[in-house]
Amino acid sequence: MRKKIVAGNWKMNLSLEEGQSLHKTINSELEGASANCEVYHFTPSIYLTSLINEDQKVQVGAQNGHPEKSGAFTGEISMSQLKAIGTQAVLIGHSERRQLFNESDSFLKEKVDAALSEGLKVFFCCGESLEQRENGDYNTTVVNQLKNALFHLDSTDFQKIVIAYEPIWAIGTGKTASPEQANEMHQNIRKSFAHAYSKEIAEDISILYGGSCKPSNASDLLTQSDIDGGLIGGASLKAEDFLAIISTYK
Ligand SMILES: O=C(CO)COP(=O)(O)O
Repeated sequence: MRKKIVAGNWKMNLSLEEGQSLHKTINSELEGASANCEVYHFTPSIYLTSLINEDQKVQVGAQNGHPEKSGAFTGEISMSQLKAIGTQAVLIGHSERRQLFNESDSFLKEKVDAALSEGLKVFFCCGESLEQRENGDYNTTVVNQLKNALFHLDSTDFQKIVIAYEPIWAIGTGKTASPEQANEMHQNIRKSFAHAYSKEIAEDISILYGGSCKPSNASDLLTQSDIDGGLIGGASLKAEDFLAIISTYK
């Protein structure tokens, strides 16, 4: 059965002290609570070593990783280096990486392969631009992103993959997809897995929604039939907001 997941993507925000304090607060609030969803913090890589602790509720992931194991890639961190320090998961294909750092589908595919070979859990992001939404190209755009980076994998690999649908026009804009628009896309994504693999894979994979999700709209979005959780940006930076979103699954 697919899992419910709430993940915070801190992006390039919070000082080390703020990050440690936020992580500690979320962990202590979840301590002893019955686990109805998995919780992740995707933090700046430089904070990973100070936050990773296998015994805690909140799992810690990186926002990026390079597919090569080692070499002359100044400024980069490899998936194997992430794994070596105990990182549990990695975000791949976030629209900010695609747009601001020109990451192509084929590069993302290499990252997915490298992350899986290290045993990291992959949170693979997909989503259409406003123009593609308005053109009516959104379903094809998103399915192509999945096809190009994921559909060469074996069915067993999907135990380590979570999909995050993040329409670009909803990220950091205060505009959210309506629960119906988001659920329609999640169903479309699930269909593409059923078509490429099997009904079982499609039913088992967790698909998160991201894009201006906050306490006031979380319960409408995250309780839709095909939405299994959220990838939260701005609202993950305040313990109160992030906990309120997590409490959707209490
Ligand atoms: O990009 C996001 C999470 O990865 C969403 O960001 P916001 O929640 O700030 O819109």
